Amino acid sequence: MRKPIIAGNWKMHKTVRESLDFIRELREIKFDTSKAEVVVCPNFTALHEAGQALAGSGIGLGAQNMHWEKQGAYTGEVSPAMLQDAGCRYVIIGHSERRQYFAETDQGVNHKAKAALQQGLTPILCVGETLEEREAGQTEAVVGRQVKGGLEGLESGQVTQLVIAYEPVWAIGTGRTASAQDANGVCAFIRRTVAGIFGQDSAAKVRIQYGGSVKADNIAELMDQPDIDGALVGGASLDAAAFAKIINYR
Ligand SMILES: O=C(CO)COP(=O)(O)O
Repeated sequence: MRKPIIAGNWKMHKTVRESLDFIRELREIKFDTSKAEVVVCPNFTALHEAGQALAGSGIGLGAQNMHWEKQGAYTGEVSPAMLQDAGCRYVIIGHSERRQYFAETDQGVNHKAKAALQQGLTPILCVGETLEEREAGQTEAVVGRQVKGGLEGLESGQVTQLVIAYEPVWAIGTGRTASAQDANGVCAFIRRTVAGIFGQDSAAKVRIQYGGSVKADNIAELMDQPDIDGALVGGASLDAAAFAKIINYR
């Protein structure tokens, strides 16, 4: 059985104070972390204090990016060990905003996946097509290439440790969600792609999230799909009450 994972990607939002206020509010709301793993991903400057505020809550801490190198002359970068030191257990890699605005490539995402796993962090590897690509019938070609590129050279035991997030770019922050069936279709395709490389057993274990305008009123239908194992939530994860409604979708 795959345990669902619901993660909030705060993107470039919230100061340290605002992050702590959110966590305090979320901790006052009852939710069951035995049904789903819950993760919040603040920005770098808030990570350490957020991690301390989350202690004992059952909610995990994730970062939104990292560099693959251990240390060195990489101005502005943060290493996997630094994230772990700040309290992170998860790290989002290859988000479409990083691919689009910061020229991240599948090869870079692959280096990050390996480095995160080596450090014992759970990578949340994001893939997804643009509207143009979807309309050109390229969804499977694009997503397949991103999955294969991102996972290249991993061992089957490693691939089961990571989470893949399918986030169609046209559904991010637009209020347009993929229909639950459509989203499930691509998640099933991702699982088949993983099976083709790493075998059925690994594919059956890897968790695949959907992301893109997930809200309290569409989460249940998405989670009911057989190949969707959770959600990567942007906008609706910024408000503790709204995020709690998503966690408590049932
Ligand atoms: O990019 C996302 C999560 O990583 C999704 O963002 P929204 O939920 O705001 O569409």
